[in-house]
Amino acid sequence: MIRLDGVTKRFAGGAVALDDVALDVARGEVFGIIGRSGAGKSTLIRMLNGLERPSAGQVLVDGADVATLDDAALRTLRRRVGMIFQQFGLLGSRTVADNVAFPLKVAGMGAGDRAARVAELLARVGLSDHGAKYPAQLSGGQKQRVGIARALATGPDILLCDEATSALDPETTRDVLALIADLNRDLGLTIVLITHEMDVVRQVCDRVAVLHAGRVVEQGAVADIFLDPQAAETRALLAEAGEQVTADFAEFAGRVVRWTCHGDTIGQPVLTMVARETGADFAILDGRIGRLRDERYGQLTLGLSGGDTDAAIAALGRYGRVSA
Ligand SMILES: Nc1ncnc2c1ncn2[C@@H]1O[C@H](COP(=O)(O)OP(=O)(O)OP(=O)(O)O)[C@@H](O)[C@H]1O
Repeated sequence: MIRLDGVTKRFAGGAVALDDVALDVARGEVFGIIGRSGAGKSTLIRMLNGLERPSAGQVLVDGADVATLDDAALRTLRRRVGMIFQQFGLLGSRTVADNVAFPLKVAGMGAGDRAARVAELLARVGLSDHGAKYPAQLSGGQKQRVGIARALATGPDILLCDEATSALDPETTRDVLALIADLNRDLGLTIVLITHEMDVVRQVCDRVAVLHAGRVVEQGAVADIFLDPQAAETRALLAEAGEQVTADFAEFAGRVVRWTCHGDTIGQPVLTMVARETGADFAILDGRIGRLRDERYGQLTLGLSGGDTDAAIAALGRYGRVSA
């Protein structure tokens, strides 16, 4: 649905914000772009609705090159592409209802239809009783819900989220991400979100691209990136987020393997079953159990000694993935 092909952005001062970026976002997925400050995330997301033009390469939305759209086509594209922001971008002097109604007014919808649509949108984001309030009377999470209602007003099929939860506390972040996941599921919205937080990616994304100094250093399914990261930058971001990725257990006097499992396997006494079957002893050297979007996963670094270690490794492979 969205394709970036060889996209480079060089600003007037010479800064190269994006360098030969290629990515594909499929219809209906939640696609994350993660990177540190200055990696080029904002520049990239602004290209998707034509706010920024590439110096080289193409940005295609449903096959149309965004840079070649005329003004009318660009307006149509922007109705299809909603956007929410870190600082919410609400008008402080307007009520919540007026903020949500704003894009409808711009699109020429009459007052009666507007009021009905605003009521529907506020209900969708759980703010039915807040239409007459002003943004200053709302919490951060509520403000972002208003931002989401406004972004959905024109019925977009793509939602861009620009560090949408970075100003929120962890609990409110979880609530807003849950709402974003609901919109993805219920409305089939394609969502592209940029973030500097791995935890946001873990909670809501299907796939992710890691951006470093303007280049995509790694991209793929969130489970693969979390459980088997390849690029140094990905490993560093995961380590900073408290997600164990590598450990050196060279001193362990036995075989060391990493075992990754998903879903119902967690909760089964796999290690004791395998130990009984093969006589192998297990030392748990490192590990984590967590959740990737809707699925639980576990990853343990195990030290094996005694018994039939080859048989033990084969048996572990029946319950999950074993890597060196
Ligand atoms: N309008 C501009 N003119 C010149 N340089 C720019 C402009 N916008 C961004 N840059 C530069 O491009 C690079 C990428 O910036 P960008 O804002 O896309 O990164 P980011 O990953 O979104 O970072 P942050 O999270 O801090 O916003 C930076 O070096 C930045 O200074």
